[in-house]
Amino acid sequence: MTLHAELAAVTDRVIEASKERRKAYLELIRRERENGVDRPRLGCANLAHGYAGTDEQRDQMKDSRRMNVGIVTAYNDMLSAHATYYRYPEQMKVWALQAGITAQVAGGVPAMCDGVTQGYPGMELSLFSRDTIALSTAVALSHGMFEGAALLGICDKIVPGLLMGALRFGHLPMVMIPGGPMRSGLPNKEKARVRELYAEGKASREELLEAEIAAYHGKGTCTFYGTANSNQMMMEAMGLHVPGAAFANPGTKLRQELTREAVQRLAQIGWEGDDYRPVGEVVDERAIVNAAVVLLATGGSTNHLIHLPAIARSAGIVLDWEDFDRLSKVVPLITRVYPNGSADVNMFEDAGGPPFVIRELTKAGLLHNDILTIAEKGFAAYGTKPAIEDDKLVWNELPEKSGDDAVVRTVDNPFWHEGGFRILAGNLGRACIKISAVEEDRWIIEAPARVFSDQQAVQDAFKAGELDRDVVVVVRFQGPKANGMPELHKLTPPLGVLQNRGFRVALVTDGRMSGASGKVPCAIHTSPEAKGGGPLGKVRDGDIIRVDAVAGTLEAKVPAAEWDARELAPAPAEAMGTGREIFALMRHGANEAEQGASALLAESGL
Ligand SMILES: O=C(O)C(=O)C[C@H](O)[C@H](O)COP(=O)(O)O
Ligand code: SF4
Repeated sequence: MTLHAELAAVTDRVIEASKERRKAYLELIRRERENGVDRPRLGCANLAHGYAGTDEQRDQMKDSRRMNVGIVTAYNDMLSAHATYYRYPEQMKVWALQAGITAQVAGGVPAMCDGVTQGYPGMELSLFSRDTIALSTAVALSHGMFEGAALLGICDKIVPGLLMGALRFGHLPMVMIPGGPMRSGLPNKEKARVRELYAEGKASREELLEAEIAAYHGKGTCTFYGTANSNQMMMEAMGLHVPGAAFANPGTKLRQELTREAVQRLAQIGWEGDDYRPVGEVVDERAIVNAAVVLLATGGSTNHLIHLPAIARSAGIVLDWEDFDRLSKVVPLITRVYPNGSADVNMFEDAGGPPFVIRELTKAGLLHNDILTIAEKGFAAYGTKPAIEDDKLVWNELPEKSGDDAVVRTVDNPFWHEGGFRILAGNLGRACIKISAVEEDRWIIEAPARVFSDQQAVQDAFKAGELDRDVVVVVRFQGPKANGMPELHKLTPPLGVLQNRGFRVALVTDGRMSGASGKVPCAIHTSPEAKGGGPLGKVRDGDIIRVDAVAGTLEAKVPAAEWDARELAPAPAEAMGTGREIFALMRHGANEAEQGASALLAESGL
């Protein structure tokens, strides 16, 4: 299989940009492997402390040098997706003993649900909960008690946070263990319709709550293709899951056997054996490029334009928006899953799912098929589908055609010839826009600005009828340094209503949107952010703003002399309450969205 020339060129660009960092990173993990803290180097008292909590398996731990697996779990009941992890550690310890190794819960990490915090102050902690997870992961693994790790995490910031922390222990073999999506409920498009009715005052709160509960009705990830489910697609393409583990539903025999296999694979890829696969070598430049490719091919969440660069930097790899922009021009869109279509993630799985996407892109030379992965059979295994046959876990080849041409297609018959991500640049800064879910006649919006500094004011203006016109809604001071870069997804229904009324509408912000956002053109992650002097601070009500996803421009049509002379609007005072004040250190130290929006990375020089 010949690599697509642009994939090879972008990969070379990433390798070149990463050269010094990656070299230092690989030296670090070699040193950690050879001289780092591990059980043989721990003192007796240290070891006794480390064994005491799981005294029931102390004999096996004392005798076995094959591996003690540290389980880092993001279990909580607040995330429907993570509630499924409740009894995973208990079961994994049994499977570990059966595989001749041991396992302990090394630590728990916090896991926010963006669906619960959406539109509320808690959302201003969301992005930095990712970095908090990275810190918590490092605390768990810092004990030197482990020769491998199992990472239990699924949702938006949790997979990125786990990897950012875990990759700093890149000498350890690790497996990401997902829990799967909830079964299909109320279709996402119907949920969105009831929301718009409610936004217009045409549905009651009771009707809206009934629709929302019918959509989000049980354990597992939500069924839209948002940030959480985009995580799973990327983990497959990086080879960090057991092949095809992404979307088996919770509570099924298949889910159970995929998790058992993850424990068994850890036992086989440790440094004592002849198949040592440290996570810092599994995650290399090619694996990172693979993740970007599948994100683009599936219309994945724009949040990964921030998280994937952050994950990459944690492994000494530099990925930027130019890499995404270049890949987007050659990677076809081959899935239509909500918000990029009406199907949900269960229908995606049934139609072929991640294995189908990976096989198709590999055939087209658009994925590196020689990455290390954690799978015994290497990357080719990720193009096959797991199943239970005769009570055994097997992997089967996929049919040529997908199970549903309206949901997944072959590369030679894509929904669109490119990935639907664009960079925008101009006198308002550098921003991202995803157009895979936006009607083509809305890829260019030029209209007068209405400027806000918080999303509630937008809701109030909408309710007061002040936005019933062609309008570019500018919501500034939403960047990482300002208020933690919240998702502004609550604006999707009102902006969608304005669009349905026939107005030409766009959103421009230094904040983020959700992976579930879609049909309204949004220029997001605008950098440099308004807080600290970014040009969004100069925009005034009535300025004509042009968002042009075709030309790749983002401009305020104001004469240059006037624009240069304008004063910057003052930033709002930093908020108190809901714990936001204790995240000030993460806001103040955060770097730009394109570098990962992280004080951790900025301060550690990563
Ligand atoms: O993909 C992501 O980024 C998510 O995690 C979910 C979103 O942030 C939404 O908040 C949850 O979807 P809604 O029910 O439409 O609010
Ligand atoms: S997918 Fe998003 S909204 Fe759903 S449980 Fe996970 S974090 Fe919450």
